[in-house]
Amino acid sequence: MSNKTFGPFELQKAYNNEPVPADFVERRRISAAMQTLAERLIRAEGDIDTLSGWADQLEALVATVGEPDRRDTRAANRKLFTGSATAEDIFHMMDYDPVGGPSNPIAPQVEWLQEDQNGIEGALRLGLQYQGPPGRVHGGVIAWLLDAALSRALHAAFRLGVTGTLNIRYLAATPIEDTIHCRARITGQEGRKIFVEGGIWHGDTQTVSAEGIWLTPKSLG
Ligand SMILES: CCCCCCCC/C=C\CCCCCCCC(=O)SCCNC(=O)CCNC(=O)[C@H](O)C(C)(C)COP(=O)(O)OP(=O)(O)OC[C@H]1O[C@@H](n2cnc3c(N)ncnc32)[C@H](O)[C@@H]1OP(=O)(O)O
Repeated sequence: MSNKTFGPFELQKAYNNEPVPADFVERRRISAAMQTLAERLIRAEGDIDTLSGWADQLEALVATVGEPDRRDTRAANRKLFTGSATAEDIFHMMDYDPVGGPSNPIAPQVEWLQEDQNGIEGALRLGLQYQGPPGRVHGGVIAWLLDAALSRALHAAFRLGVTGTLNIRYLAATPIEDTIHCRARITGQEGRKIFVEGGIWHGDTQTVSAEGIWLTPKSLG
């Protein structure tokens, strides 16, 4: 691992260009296996012995894992803002993102197709575990996804902020188990208030629109 260090505006570039640390190769494998299990086991048909066998195996793994120590990411965050975050710190911040983070087992995986000052676009497919009404993505999952997508548009344009208000209009069904696209862009700024809009598309059909206000914290604004 190199001893280069990074500040907040180099975060995304470092994350995309630095080699994946060896432990993250394994963390991503764990997360991918957990995601595959979640998708395959939800609503899975099986006789009682089969279900009981799987439950035994999973409980045995939980017992083996125990309660390991976990890293406090606030230290890495502080280092980022003083320009002294290492590539390892950056992976510890980014790889666990609850939307798209490859080391987070509950994160829907997103292929980011665009990420720049003009906006972001991601492609993803949500499995049966994210279903609300039959065949459709749960509305709360959509809000979760859009909060992340609109935040990402902010970060891609080198701005920092937390969600203040997020308004969502559900226009049409968003299907599970098919490719959908999320897009977002900044539309304006007034002092610490940043205005962002975005949505979800299935093919050419926009299924959701969203707009919101992000606030740069007083300490950074
Ligand atoms: C350069 C690249 C760097 C990259 C960075 C790292 C990347 C990491 C990558 C991957 C990690 C993934 C991270 C994803 C994150 C997803 C997003 C979230 O989940 S954020 C969590 C949920 N949101 C909260 O927890 C906020 C809770 N609320 C607050 O903290 C405060 O209420 C806050 C900061 C929003 C506002 O507090 P005040 O004290 O700053 O606001 P006042 O001074 O009273 O007002 C300023 C102006 O803003 C308006 N305002 C205040 N609150 C508002 C609100 N909630 N909505 C809209 N406007 C509001 C006011 O009306 C006022 O406007 P007037 O100046 O008068 O025009």
